[in-house]
Amino acid sequence: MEKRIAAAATSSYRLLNQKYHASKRILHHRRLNPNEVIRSSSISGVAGFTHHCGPVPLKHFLTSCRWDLQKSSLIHMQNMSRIQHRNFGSVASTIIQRNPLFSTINHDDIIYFEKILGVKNVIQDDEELQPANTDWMHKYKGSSKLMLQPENTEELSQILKYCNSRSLAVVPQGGNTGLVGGSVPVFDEVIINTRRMNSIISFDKVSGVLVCEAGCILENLISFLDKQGFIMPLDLGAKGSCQIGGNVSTNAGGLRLVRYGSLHGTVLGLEVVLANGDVMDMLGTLRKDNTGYDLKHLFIGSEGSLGIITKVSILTPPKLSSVHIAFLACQDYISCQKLLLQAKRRLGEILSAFEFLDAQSMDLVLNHLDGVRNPLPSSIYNFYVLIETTGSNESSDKEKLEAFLLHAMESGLVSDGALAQDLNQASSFWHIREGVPEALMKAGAVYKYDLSLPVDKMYDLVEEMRIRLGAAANVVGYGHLGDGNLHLNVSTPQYDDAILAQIEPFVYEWTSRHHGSISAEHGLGLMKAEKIYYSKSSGTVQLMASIKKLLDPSGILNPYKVIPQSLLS
Ligand SMILES: O=C(O)CC[C@@H](O)C(=O)O
Ligand SMILES: [Zn+2]
Repeated sequence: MEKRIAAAATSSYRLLNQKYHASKRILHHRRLNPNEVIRSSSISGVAGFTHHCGPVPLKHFLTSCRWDLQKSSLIHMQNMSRIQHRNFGSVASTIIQRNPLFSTINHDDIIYFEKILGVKNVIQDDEELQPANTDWMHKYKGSSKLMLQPENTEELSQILKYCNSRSLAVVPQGGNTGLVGGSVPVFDEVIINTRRMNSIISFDKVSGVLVCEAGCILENLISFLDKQGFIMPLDLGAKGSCQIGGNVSTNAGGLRLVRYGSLHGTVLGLEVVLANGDVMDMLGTLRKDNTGYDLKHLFIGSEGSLGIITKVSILTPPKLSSVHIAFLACQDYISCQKLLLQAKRRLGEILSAFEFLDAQSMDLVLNHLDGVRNPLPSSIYNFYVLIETTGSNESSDKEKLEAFLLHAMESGLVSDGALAQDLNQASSFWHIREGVPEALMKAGAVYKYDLSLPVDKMYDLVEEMRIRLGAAANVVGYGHLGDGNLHLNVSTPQYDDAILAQIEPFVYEWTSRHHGSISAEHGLGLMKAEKIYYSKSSGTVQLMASIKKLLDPSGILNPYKVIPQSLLS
């Protein structure tokens, strides 16, 4: 049993040992693409995953991760001349047309690509293309007839140079775990998959700088660094499938941002291939470099619309030995806010995660994920908070955490709590929080909104949505409270135009009115390209479009995403 937190018992917490990170990697929930195969090692010299019996298709392995096409909405894009942008199973207001200036693949193109990549890396088989044409949620579906798998920068450069000269549109694809339709084709774009570019190039223990190729799977990097006594500065539920190139190009946030900041801070350098095939060497490893414009930032978070990232240099923090996880219950949202303030003040530099979920999220996890139990079952609480601390001094970290928990209990901010006593418990606490998206997928249709909002206003939106939608929907709120990032999810038995009309544009207008962002960490992709004005001024969007036109004049890179179409045609 985990340790229940009681004011009188705080001195007897048993501490987690330093194997925590390794165990968390093995045990806790990962968002895995069911079409992928678990590889024993994608990076030479890296032990990789813990599965023993060779490659296993995930659809057999992860029975808990089944996708139900019936329940999923499809943005089906088979009509090549004029498609209806099907939003959540219905014809929505946005109509996207295939850019008529783009060419279509012909026999000579295939011959050219086969010459560069070899026949087996030029994929035209429908069955193999199907998962690459479909996103993780089965919500967006393209109709690409071709996927290319370059092995290195030079090959990618030749591909892009050729595609640019032929006006062939392309979509870069890493682990395909995104939630906004950014990594799948909209029509027949050529898919450029980076999975073969998966080598670690160098790691410097003194500086902590890791240089690797874009196709390295995040979990493999975590595993590699673990052996060196370091960690990645980002951690996501999708770590088992997502690739570092995709993480950087979407500026992924995740669970450690509260401690280590965004990738704009930790990425030190990039190598990028531009639309015309030019290779931009910005792969610096320096913390400080003020020699003019820091152009790598243009590519962090631009979702492959300006260039394709091929190499990444990233600053990694040392792995610290003392890690603790507390799972706490709060009766109201104001207590969660006060607890965050106290955590920042009293835990200071050892605070490494501050996540929250509401009672509705907890119910979903308990009802839809196998083997999950509420660590705090004795009463019904409205909110749950997961706090992780990571530090280097076991006794002083413990003392700090105990003092914080004691104060939180005594001041009534926390109604109940449990402190993980071993790796299994730590993992099970994380599983509750990271399992919410998977539980939502299993519950039926889901409308997802990833919002940055002032922390004090954040939960008002969830409550307003509940009043707005009434019994028609289950509205849940969870996310990265420490970063001011709410994941507002609306769960319904099936997709329904009337529900969607109740949600949008209300959610976007509400967010804009409160000076928030309509995409905190998931990007704009296809889902929100046309909604950008809710979060950016028209002058800023115009400048973005000018930059796009400068770097990609033919608009071949990840078209229809990020920037409104009207500005690019
Ligand atoms: O599915 C979502 O809405 C959020 C997914 C992810 O960003 C998370 O924090 O779990
Ligand atoms: Zn998130």
